[in-house]
Amino acid sequence: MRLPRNQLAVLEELSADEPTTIEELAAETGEKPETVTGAAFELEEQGLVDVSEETSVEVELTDEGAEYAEEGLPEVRLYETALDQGADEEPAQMGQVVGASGLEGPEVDIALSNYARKGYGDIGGGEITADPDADPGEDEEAVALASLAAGEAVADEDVLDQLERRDLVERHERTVRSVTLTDEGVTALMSGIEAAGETGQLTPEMLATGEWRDAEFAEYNVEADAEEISGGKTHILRQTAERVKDVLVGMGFSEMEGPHADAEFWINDALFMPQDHPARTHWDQFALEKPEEIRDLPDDLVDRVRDAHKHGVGPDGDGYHSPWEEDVARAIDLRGHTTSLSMRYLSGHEVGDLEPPERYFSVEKVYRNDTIDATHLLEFFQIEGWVMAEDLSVRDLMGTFTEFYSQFGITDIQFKPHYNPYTEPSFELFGRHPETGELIEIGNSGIFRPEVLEPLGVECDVMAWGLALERLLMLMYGFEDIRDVHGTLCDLELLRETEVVR
Ligand SMILES: N[C@@H](Cc1ccccc1)C(=O)O
Repeated sequence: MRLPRNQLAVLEELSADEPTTIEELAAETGEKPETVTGAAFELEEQGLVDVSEETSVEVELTDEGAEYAEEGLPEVRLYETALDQGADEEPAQMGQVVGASGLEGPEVDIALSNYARKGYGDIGGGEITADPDADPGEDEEAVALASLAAGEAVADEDVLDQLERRDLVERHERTVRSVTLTDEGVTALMSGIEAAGETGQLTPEMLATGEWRDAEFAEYNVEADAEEISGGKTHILRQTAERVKDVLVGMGFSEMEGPHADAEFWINDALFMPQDHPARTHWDQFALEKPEEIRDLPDDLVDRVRDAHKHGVGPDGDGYHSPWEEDVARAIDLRGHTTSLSMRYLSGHEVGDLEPPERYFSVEKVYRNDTIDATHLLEFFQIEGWVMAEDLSVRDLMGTFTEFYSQFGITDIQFKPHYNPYTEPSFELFGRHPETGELIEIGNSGIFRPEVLEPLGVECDVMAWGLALERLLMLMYGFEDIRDVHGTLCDLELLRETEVVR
């Protein structure tokens, strides 16, 4: 007879008269308990052994239980002190007895709450009595604690229940398996068993030496699950960005490109954002220390923007009555929106003067000093865009969004009036989250004010927007937490399994 090595090792440790526990077998064979258990069940299937199971409850003293086993239960200590103070003859002062007992902190309450219950005496009106017939030597709880501390078993379940309620003991269930040799096992052992070295892999050497003839091969498990293999793939956010670009190019837009770190001039000043606007502080934007300022700003444009800030535009124009410093405009920040790119392109600075109609977009990263939560990160992708044409209206703006979002299966966009220093009118866009049903903000838009367009030299209308790519993703796939999609806490399974539909 041949048996796998670990089964044979177990079999050889067994006797027919006395059960051997799995723990003992593990210690003898040097195998892990799981391996021994597995081997024992295999042997049982072949009729060579019997496996029996017994569940036992182990009782263990908690730290508090161990302490009382040594020093006595608080109520017993209180009783003994009360006796010393003669409370068996005449009621004693409670404070005095407690003081003399050496009980401290919570022990005092424990002693008081168990004292009368266990018949040690009465407590009330600031006095304590001690029942002369009470006998701590017969206190079942104290006796049980002492037995447990000495490693002896306690059979009385009621007492154990009581001790468990007092957190003095913990009970754990334990299943012990034992293995005994059957008659068949004895016979098999006597007639000799060889260890079978099961071969998993046929090697060229085995073929050459002819060793394969005697080898015993492991059987194939044709039902085993195949290992899952996941390859690399483009991140879903990037896939969606590509999709957005395709859609916008399909709608006749060209792509803008430009610096992530840019002059405040392009990020804020060209947008008619007053230099003392609260969004222009380090609370909201990340400022660069170096380089200290931008090199190439078109001087005439700087003059016209300064003028718009000071005096407004047109005959009835009115500017901000606050200072405007060129140094501030030249300082460099990480862009908080990609509207800086729109300003660069509309001014003619990037691709020369533009003639209407024109459409431009970008899908690029922006940076904000936000508080990170389920819907905010410090950086995100903005879908920037603008259309330059004669006589644009809010209908054109809404129509463009309706067409754009419908390409992603989103057909219930809502618009709410909003305020931006650079657009009038302005609208925030909202979409309904497919899982939570909540309305979430997905973008901001409007028609540029003359104070923005005139200095840029643009003479017709321009409607523009900034949409959040991550929010589009939330609406498309039902993500509830942006941190599942990017960053160190991202959910890899979700990223692996989500497919961007094209
Ligand atoms: N810059 C705005 C979006 C926007 C762009 C252009 C016009 C109007 C609004 C934002 O980041 O929220």
